[in-house]
Amino acid sequence: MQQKIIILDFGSQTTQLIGRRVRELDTFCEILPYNKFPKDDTGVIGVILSGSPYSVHDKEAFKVDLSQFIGKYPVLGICYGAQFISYSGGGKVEQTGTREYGRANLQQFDASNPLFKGFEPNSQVWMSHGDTITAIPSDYHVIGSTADVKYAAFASDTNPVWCVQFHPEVYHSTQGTQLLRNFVVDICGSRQEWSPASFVDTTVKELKEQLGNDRVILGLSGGVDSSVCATLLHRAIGKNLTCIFVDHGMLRKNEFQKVMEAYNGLGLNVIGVDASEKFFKDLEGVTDPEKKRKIIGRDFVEVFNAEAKKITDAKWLAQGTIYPDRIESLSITGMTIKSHHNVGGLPKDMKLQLCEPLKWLFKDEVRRVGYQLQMPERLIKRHPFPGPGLAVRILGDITREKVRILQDADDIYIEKMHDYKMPDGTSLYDHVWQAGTVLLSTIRSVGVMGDERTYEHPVALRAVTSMDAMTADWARLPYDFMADVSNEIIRKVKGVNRVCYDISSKPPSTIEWE
Ligand SMILES: Nc1ncnc2c1ncn2[C@@H]1O[C@H](COP(=O)(O)OP(=O)(O)OP(=O)(O)O)[C@@H](O)[C@H]1O
Ligand SMILES: O=c1[nH]c(=O)c2[nH+]cn([C@@H]3O[C@H](COP(=O)(O)O)[C@@H](O)[C@H]3O)c2[nH]1
Ligand SMILES: NC(=O)CC[C@H](N)C(=O)O
Ligand SMILES: [Mg+2]
Repeated sequence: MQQKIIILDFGSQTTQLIGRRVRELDTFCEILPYNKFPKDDTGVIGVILSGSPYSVHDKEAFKVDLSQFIGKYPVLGICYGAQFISYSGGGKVEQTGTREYGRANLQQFDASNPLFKGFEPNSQVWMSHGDTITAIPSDYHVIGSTADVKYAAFASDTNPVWCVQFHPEVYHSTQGTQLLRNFVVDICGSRQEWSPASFVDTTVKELKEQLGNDRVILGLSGGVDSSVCATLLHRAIGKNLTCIFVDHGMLRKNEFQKVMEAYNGLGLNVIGVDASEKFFKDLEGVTDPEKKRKIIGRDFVEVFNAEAKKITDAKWLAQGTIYPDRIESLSITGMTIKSHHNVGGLPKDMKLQLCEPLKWLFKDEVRRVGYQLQMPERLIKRHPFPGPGLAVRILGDITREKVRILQDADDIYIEKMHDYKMPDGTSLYDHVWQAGTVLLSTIRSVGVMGDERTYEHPVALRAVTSMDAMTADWARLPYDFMADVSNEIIRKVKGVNRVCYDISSKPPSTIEWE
């Protein structure tokens, strides 16, 4: 009989990540809505309750009858899951003003508790909560605390129930995987027998069945996701695939030419379309970030549709959409963080059917598939670049001139990042997960250049470390590198007189500014 872990989803951004971590432990898991614990529990070996955007005190908060599983299987409550278990058992959850977002350390923990097997002192954990558990139920005891949160981890005296306020599923909880392994393998007794059949083989087979002899067009961006998607589809349907690369005018400096050249070698059939006129016109005067994203999403599809018409019988639009694009755009609570152009921006009356073979994967999994497909390393290692491009890196309205300024500043930053060599000989670019430049065109500040007053815009540099874009930390770039970039940008890019570095983690900030 197949063993499985049930993950109950209370609407957290990171629920799928919990599933992903469990999968990495070669254990099958099912993610179900919070109120759909299965009647037939054959094979269930443990239950995990996710976080939630709600507070337990909210009228609309998701509530569940814990007696369905507490006392029957080992249970792990994460963040809201922990708050809910505490609250339901007579503990207290309050807004004390000690909100915690980002890094914290487990200053004290019970090293003899099986949940913390192998934990190092002061282990880093990632927090994202506004409510604080100020009292736990009388039949629970505390097993871990941070400087700000006394009940960072607690467990039941009588049942196999563990609760953690932090998020073990995110990459920045450095021993999070260890904690989940302790729970899934040691506590729940997973035999770790489930291993997914090779993603490439299964997907190519499924695509062949799904698409038959239909013709497919694919939005190709030069990015990792769509390139891997194109290579998979090419394997499945060969010449029935036509790739369309749209230049919306807000790509990086010279990117259109460079990407077209890069695909030449791969045997893909790529059509480049210059649609910049249309995008600039439709975005004229638009300042609201969500509006910009929706317009771009719509324009993309209009361009794809127009191209599809030229290709007789194109029935499908393929996209390199991956899991995080969808989590941020849609959620079971109906709250949207930001609409990724390829998800929230798609029009309802779209004629083409969608084909998104990577939609369950995270970025690092996509890269592994890329290596499996033996794609060129330089393509696989490229930093992600958002589909709406520089449009979401210019605060305020978008003009060709602003795009030109940002392209020039960004080009200096990224090229220097390639050139800067780390002590081990690798380039700084490979140590950073994503980097980009933001034009703060709604702001002006005073400067002095050659004894003359300037009154111009600042640019903000962003560079983050991450695994999957779900959480991120700002990269500790070398000072001499930053000094060089700042100098060069201010000297060479007309219209910029100040350079700042963004030192915010995600959460609470996102990677892109819009
Ligand atoms: N300029 C473009 N032309 C055509 N399709 C695009 C373009 N930009 C984005 N897309 C489509 O939107 C999808 C989502 O873009 P996204 O930036 O998330 O992925 P990517 O560009 O493939 O990879 P990466 O995240 O590494 O940049 C792409 O996979 C692609 O299908
Ligand atoms: O194709 C895309 N279309 C979009 O609309 C979009 N918005 C953000 N991103 C990228 O997603 C990752 C997470 O970004 P945020 O932290 O800003 O949400 C980062 O890697 C962002 O660059 C996008 N990619
Ligand atoms: N990430 C979470 O589960 C947060 C739970 C709750 N909304 C809080 O802010 O405390
Ligand atoms: Mg991209």
